[in-house]
Amino acid sequence: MQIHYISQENSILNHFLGQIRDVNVHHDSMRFRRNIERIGEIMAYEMSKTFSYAPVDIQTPLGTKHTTQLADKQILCSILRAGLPLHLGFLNIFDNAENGFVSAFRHHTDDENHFDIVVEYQAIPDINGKNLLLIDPMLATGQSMVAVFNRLMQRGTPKEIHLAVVIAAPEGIEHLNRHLPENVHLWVAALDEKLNEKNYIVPGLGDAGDLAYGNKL
Ligand SMILES: O=P(O)(O)OC[C@H]1O[C@H](OP(=O)(O)OP(=O)(O)O)[C@H](O)[C@@H]1O
Ligand SMILES: O=c1cc[nH]c(=O)[nH]1
Ligand SMILES: [Mg+2]
Repeated sequence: MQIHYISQENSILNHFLGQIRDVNVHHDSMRFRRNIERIGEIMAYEMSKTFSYAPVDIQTPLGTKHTTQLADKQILCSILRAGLPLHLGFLNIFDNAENGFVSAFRHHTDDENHFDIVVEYQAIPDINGKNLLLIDPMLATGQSMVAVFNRLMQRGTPKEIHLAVVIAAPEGIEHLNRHLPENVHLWVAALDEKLNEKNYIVPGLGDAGDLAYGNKL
C-alpha cells in the first residue's frame, strides 16, 4: 500500500482539522459537516495531481488554448454514515464522478469492547476500469475499510484504488497494510497516536457519525 500524508506543511487544512477536533467548536454539526466537506475538497485536489490527463484544445472567445483535462473516470464510494460529508467534498471537485454508497457499522456482541463489522446496504455502479475512491473520515481499527473493500472487489476490477481518510490511527494503517494489495493508495489528512480501549482514535475527534448527524440508539 502506498501512503500519502497531506497535512505535513502548514495550510488551511490544519485549521479545518483543528475545528473538527475541538470540543468547543465541533458540536456545531453544520460547521462539522462543512469542515469535513472542505477537507474532502482539499484531499480531492491533492489526489487529482496523480491522475491521468489528456491533451485538449479549448475554444475561448479570442482563440484556442491547448491544455489538458482529466482522462480517468472516477467512482466515489463512501461508507455510511460518516462518509457522507467527505463524499460531498470529493464530489464538489470530481463533479462528473459516479457514486456508490455502502453501509458498515460496528456490531457489538457480548463484550462492549469487541465488535464485528456488518456490511449491509450497497448501491454501487460498475467499477471496472475506473478509479475507485473509497471514502471514510475515520480509520480506527481499519476493519470497516477492509470489509467494504473486500465487498467492492467482488464487483469488479478498478483501474486504480484510492482510500481517503481524514484521521487515521497507526493500528488501522497496520491492518490495511496486512490485508490490502500493494497497488492501493491510502490518503491520510492526519495521523494520530493510537486507539483507546474502545477502539476510538486518540486524540481523534470522538464519533464522526454522531457529530455529523446526531446520536443514534
Ligand atoms: O476502522 P474502524 O474501527 O472500522 O472504525 C472506523 C469506522 O467507524 C466510523 O463509522 P461508525 O461505525 O461509527 O458508523 P457511523 O458512521 O454510522 O457513525 C467511521 O466512519 C468508520 O466507518
Ligand atoms: O475514533 C473513532 C473511531 C471510529 N469511529 C469514529 O467515528 N471515531
Ligand atoms: Mg460512528
